[in-house]
Amino acid sequence: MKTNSFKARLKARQQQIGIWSMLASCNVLEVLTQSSYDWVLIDSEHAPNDVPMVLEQLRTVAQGDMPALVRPVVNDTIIIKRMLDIGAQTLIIPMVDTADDARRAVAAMRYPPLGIRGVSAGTRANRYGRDADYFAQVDNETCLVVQIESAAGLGNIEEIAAVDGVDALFVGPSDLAAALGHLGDNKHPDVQKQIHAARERCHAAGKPIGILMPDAELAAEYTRSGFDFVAITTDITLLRSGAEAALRNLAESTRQGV
Ligand SMILES: O=C(O)C(=O)C[C@H](O)[C@@H](O)CO
Repeated sequence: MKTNSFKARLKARQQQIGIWSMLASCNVLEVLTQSSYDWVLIDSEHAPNDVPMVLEQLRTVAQGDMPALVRPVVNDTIIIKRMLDIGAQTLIIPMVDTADDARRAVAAMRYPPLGIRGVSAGTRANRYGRDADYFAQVDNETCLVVQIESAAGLGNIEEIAAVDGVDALFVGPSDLAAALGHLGDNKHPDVQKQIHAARERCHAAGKPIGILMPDAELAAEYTRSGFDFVAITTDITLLRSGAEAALRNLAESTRQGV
């Protein structure tokens, strides 16, 4: 079975810088995976991605060495099974509020007797039955990251981090800001305080933690402060800011008569 380099670096506590893809496009992923990020996230929670589309994007990413993380739309046993069967090795599950939520996600990741994942001997994940070691290795090479992005999730960080089978936690800053009464204001001091507290509490509980932050200053602060994996931008942010910058540059050059 293919080694999960994201999980290996996570376990070695090597910081990893990632990029977040929401444009649901193989072309975009081809551009991103030819860059030097440590990981790329294929989103299907807030992107128009369903299972066959994620499959094609995984195939695109697999042309290079960059590990792909996939975010399913919801913490659901069947959706998790389908994402694993198409070859996603690392899943980030949104809205995990309690240890029970985390245990449900773990059970969906694992085959019986440890969990409830349905078995197929012939999927893309096991190279259509060619990976003889798949069932023996699957728990070592799959990786479960759970998102903390609600007041309840914040309250339960230690219990969630303690769940066997949870490899890492991940802060969703936008949802967390909303849950704390600061919708759209991720930079609010209360939100920032809770984000850093989440990092400290998660580390005290012995688990790595990641975050997404397209703001360069905050991303640098999170990286410096020891978040284990940080997505520092998204494809939408890059396209939007690049498009607007090109117009501004043209206006500036025109004004200067360049
Ligand atoms: O709450 C968050 O922040 C996240 O979970 C990430 C966002 O969903 C991502 O789509 C960027 O907008």
